[in-house]
Amino acid sequence: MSAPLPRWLDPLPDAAAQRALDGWAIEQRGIPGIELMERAGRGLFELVQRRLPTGTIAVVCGKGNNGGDGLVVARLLRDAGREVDVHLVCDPSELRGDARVNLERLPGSPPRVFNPGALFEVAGIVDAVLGTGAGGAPHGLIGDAVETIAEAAVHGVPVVACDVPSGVDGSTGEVAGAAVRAVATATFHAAKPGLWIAPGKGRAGEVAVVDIGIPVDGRPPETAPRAGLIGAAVIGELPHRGAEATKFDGGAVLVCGGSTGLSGAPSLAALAAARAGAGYVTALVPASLNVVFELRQAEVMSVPLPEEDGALVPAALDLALERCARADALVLGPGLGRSDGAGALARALAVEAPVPLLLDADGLNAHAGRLEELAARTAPTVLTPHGGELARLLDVGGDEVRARRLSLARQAAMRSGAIVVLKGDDTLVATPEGAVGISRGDAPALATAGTGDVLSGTIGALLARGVEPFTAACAGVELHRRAGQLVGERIGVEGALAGDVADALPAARRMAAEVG
Ligand SMILES: NC(=O)C1=CN([C@@H]2O[C@H](COP(=O)(O)OP(=O)(O)OC[C@H]3O[C@@H](n4cnc5c(N)ncnc54)[C@H](O)[C@@H]3O)[C@@H](O)[C@H]2O)[C@H](O)CC1
Ligand SMILES: [K+]
Repeated sequence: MSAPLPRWLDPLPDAAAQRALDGWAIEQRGIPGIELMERAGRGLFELVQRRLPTGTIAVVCGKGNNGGDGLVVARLLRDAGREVDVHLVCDPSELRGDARVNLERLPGSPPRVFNPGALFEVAGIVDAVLGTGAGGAPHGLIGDAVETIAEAAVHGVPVVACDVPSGVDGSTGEVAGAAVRAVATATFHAAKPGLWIAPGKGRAGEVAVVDIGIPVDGRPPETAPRAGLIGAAVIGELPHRGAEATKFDGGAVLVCGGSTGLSGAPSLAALAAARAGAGYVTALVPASLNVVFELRQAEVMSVPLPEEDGALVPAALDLALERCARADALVLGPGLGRSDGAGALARALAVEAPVPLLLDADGLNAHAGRLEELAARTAPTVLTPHGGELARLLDVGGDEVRARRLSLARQAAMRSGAIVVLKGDDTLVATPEGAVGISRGDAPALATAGTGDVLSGTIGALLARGVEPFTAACAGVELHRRAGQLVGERIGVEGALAGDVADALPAARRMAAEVG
């Protein structure tokens, strides 16, 4: 059984964990399933009343307990005097258990057989077709219903989803076929990973978590979630400077990279490392570019390394390793370029560097299709690919990474033995054991060149302070996100620069520590 998630992650149970939890609550804690369904339906009712306050509502019910929740909300809406059309996507006789009971409890006109055309004439739709019991692309009549609801949404009919937008895999965010895009989703007991991971995240709208009263204490291990939302609490895990601190307590970070035309990337990583609390930062760069660093950043030292045509070469290895021996972490890759020489150096340095390593950008591209080579490392290792870089590492297509973010991030972590940070609005931080931290995102100011380098420097600084790699990666992602939000608030989202984000790191950290 895998280790429990750290307390600073807000648990996101997947379908299996949620089902185990329901079963435990019903069988071990004696909470009747019908009562859980009633509480779920009431929470959904409140969200519908808030988001679809007027007009006729079409409630579309599937054949499982998601449909059962739909029958509860239809009853509560009718009891509240609302006009409600109930559509059933199966024969009533197919309903079982609690869903069946709620069919019998429905006041007013019985459900009609699913009528697609009617969905375009109502003020709003409740999507209670598929929930955590769904598997694969919606098919058959259920598939038709999901497609029609999706189409009605495209034509402007707002949809509120029950537990999960139908067609979205609640455990992964994957969308295998037709899928609903909701304005809001009421999800029961806790949010599901698929509501925070693309493409599912983009289809959930506002996520309202409905507490259905499942007890916290005494839960069996099989109900333990493997994924969680990263919160401000992770900042509380970070060491902070005491009054007697010296620069040596802050940790020494090396940033190795840069090539002709790409000297900004290592500069931004170096600036971010300093802004994230590193005691001192040294850039290891091609000799011909060293003057750039001498002039650009007073706070950052630099070491000119052997090069060819403005790119690093394998001959730089010994000097770089000698520097590693006096440092606490190495950030490798920003602006390194794609020359064979620089790639060969990156692979050798990555394997031989005895310090915690942050591998990014062309340092990752140098390991395209050679991920397993990194498993030889014994010191902590964090990889920070965006979708394109992960596709190259795993030798799969970019579309596949976009479609299967969670499973491919986990696969890369397992194969490399490293922490993998798959960047995006829904940044995922995966461990080789399968635990995953998910960023809340919502920091559009970060959508500008160089912010990836800022993230590299940030995590590098936390590794240099001896922070455990999963914690360092999650805390770095959260600090980076909050700095991006702060810059967006201060100067605006459009036109925010990567350097602004780096400069906002100290304030973001202070503010997060206050709320964490
Ligand atoms: N604690 C809670 O969170 C509670 C949740 N509840 C609700 O129950 C559903 C899960 O219900 P379940 O019966 O397990 O499954 P679904 O309703 O999601 O699916 C049912 C049904 O659909 C068919 N089906 C599955 N996949 C497909 C497909 N790809 N295409 C077509 N048809 C498909 C299959 O026959 C399934 O049986 C949860 O989401 C909550 O909404 C409880 O109400 C209260 C406690
Ligand atoms: K649903």
